[in-house]
Amino acid sequence: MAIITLLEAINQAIDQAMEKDESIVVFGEDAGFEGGVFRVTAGLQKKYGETRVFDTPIAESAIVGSAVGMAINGLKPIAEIQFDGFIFPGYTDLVTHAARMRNRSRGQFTVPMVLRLPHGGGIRALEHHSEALEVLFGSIPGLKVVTPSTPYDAKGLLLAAINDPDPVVFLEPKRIYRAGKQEVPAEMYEIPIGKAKVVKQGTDMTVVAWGSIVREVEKAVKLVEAEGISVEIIDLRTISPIDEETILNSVKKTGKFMVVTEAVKSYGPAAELITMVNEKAFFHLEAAPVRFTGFDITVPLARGEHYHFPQPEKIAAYIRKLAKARP
Ligand SMILES: Cc1ncc(C[n+]2csc(CCOP(=O)(O)OP(=O)(O)O)c2C)c(N)n1
Repeated sequence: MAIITLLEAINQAIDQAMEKDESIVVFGEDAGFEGGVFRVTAGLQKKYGETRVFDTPIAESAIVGSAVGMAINGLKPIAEIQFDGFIFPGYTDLVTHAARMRNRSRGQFTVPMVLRLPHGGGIRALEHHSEALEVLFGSIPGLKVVTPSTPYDAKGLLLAAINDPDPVVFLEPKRIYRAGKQEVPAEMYEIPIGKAKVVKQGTDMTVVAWGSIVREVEKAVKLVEAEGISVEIIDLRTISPIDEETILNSVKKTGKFMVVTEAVKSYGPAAELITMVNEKAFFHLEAAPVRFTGFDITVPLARGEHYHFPQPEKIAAYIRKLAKARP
């Protein structure tokens, strides 16, 4: 066991997977020599050489398209997009080829690729570098979408993604790449894709979050706990497919449901989760479900970030309001 950051856990997972499996290749803009814009793949080119770890042109369509071709032909690509806001040129190949190839070829070809994307905001980055685009990926049949909130989860989920026979989009919460450390087992292990985690048990309401927002919810819950409000926190871990069972079991117990996300409100991930709960646990609800999201605006510049992303004090205010709601 070593105590490491989320970023180091991702690096360790890739390193151990590459050591074991020679078919794994790693690439992206500056992902080779520099180890990526955040240095997630640092040291890997030195260890595995330029054939297995390499830089690409600034061409996301080529990155995703090459990954699809490699995956179909027996390699296991782990490709990096610098920020999720730069996925758009690569989105065509991700949707029309990576996601559909198994279906199109009637199972003859699968696309075992991992697409890593630093995700979300909170680091006062330049314009459009802080988007939360989980809906762009979560709404595409044929893609699995996961996002860790801890170093332990990052390693286990990434190893599960690498071993998955189908394409997995791995959203990395850049805000917490280096924000904390945790004990992570030295050996390889997997956390199953499609399973959410109850982070904290509670009885008054269920709050679902994922990625860096889980920490913000935890901070908010500390604030309201002193007031006697008991919150069950669920880390979604997998955006798609949604672990309906874990969420529904919790809502049936607590009777109240809230989603906290930095993604936009309209047509966003909170809407999907709340609809699912309305459809499947409506008669267990004691109040209308609540969503606390980013605003329906183009992601703000660094100066406005603080207002856009859910902050613990504001999350706590939403929790207090829902706690008071009566049928
Ligand atoms: C479509 C897209 N992908 C990635 C980026 C991120 N990005 C910003 S600057 C940069 C490197 C540019 O390198 P170069 O063209 O050599 O110009 P330099 O700034 O080094 O002079 C990258 C990859 C971007 N802005 N747009």
